[in-house]
Amino acid sequence: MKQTTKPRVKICCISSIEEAKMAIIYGASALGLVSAMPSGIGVISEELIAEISAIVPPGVCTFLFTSKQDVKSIIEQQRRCQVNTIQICDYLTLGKYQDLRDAMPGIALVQVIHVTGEESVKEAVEVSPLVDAILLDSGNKYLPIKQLGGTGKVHNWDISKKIRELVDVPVYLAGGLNSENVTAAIKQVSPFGLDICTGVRTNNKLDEMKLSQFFSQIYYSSFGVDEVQNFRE
Ligand SMILES: O=C(O)c1ccccc1N[C@@H]1O[C@H](COP(=O)(O)O)[C@@H](O)[C@H]1O
Repeated sequence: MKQTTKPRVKICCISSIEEAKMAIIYGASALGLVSAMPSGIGVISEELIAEISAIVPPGVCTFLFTSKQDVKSIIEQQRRCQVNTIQICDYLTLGKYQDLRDAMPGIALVQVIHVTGEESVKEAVEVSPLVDAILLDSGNKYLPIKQLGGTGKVHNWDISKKIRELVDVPVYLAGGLNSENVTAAIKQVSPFGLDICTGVRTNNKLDEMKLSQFFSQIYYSSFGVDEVQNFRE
């Protein structure tokens, strides 16, 4: 996928209608709603996910983060939560992506790849034709208690860049982003989208100041030299 100079922004771990509205006002193009996970700070109930999803306007995507690995459970979960995008944080063990597509036409599928090393490149390239987007995060599904995201940790962006160049679907970059490192992330990886949870929170609550700084930083860093020049003329 070609590089993106003005990445979309997905604000994750949304835990109330107020947080959803705040993220949208600042310019989020997607919201991340985390359902039951083996670990993490962002988990909310499916009832609350459905309530939040219902107030999100057209044009903003609602991503359901799922740790489920069988298609039947994922389909049932989507029906309960009424989101328009499913983010699969682990790998499928029962059923195929095509089963999800057949049962949920129009619902986008995003597969998370936890970037642990060069082996992640093969994993991303193999799964990419089956999904609508790839999300690169810093979890570890091989730990005794799996970490499927929300780590606040950056991974190796050289590998993320390589993945973005090799796959033909949009790539979201997640894992430890904040207003201080997002310019470097855009420059180095040029992903389609940026995905953030910990970096815009204080005591697990969405922090308006951090949110505002994050968007401002992206705005300034995504202006190309030519555009700044044109703007001045
Ligand atoms: O935050 C969680 O609880 C969580 C648990 C399991 C899977 C994903 C989770 N969060 C998502 O992880 C990414 C990166 O988060 P961070 O910016 O590094 O804190 C983000 O999409 C979170 O929503």
